[in-house]
Amino acid sequence: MTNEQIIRDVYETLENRKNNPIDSYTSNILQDSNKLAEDKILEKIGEEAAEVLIASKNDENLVHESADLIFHILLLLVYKKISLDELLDEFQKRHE
Ligand SMILES: N=c1c2ncn([C@@H]3O[C@H](COP(=O)(O)OP(=O)(O)OP(=O)(O)O)[C@@H](O)[C@H]3O)c2ncn1[C@@H]1O[C@H](COP(=O)(O)O)[C@@H](O)[C@H]1O
Repeated sequence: MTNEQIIRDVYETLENRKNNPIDSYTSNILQDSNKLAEDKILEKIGEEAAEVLIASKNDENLVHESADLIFHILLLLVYKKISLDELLDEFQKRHE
């Protein structure tokens, strides 16, 4: 799989975890009801954003922490039913 395909593949895996739950971190969060899933994901985004700041300041683990943050944003998009193409289209528009 190329680097370009990986984000799409992860996004599709997360959609699959939502629609066909298994016993996993992402499935368990996505199955929560009453907006608990959204709150949990948002909390993780806040934590991971803070970890990115610390990683940058310390020049340590920035790639790892950036991946954690981006991953949790993808999880939020899946939860909110916002397609990956919608996000990519937004980048495309800004790049023209
Ligand atoms: N990319 C990720 C990914 N990044 C982070 N995480 C999880 O997010 C959780 C919370 O992160 P934390 O920072 O709190 O975790 P931590 O244990 O403190 O560790 P650090 O990462 O900070 O060192 C951890 O359990 C991580 O494993 C991820 N879990 C899943 N994925 C992708 O999602 C797919 C589906 O995942 P599962 O449903 O778990 O199979 C996987 O195939 C992966 O492609």
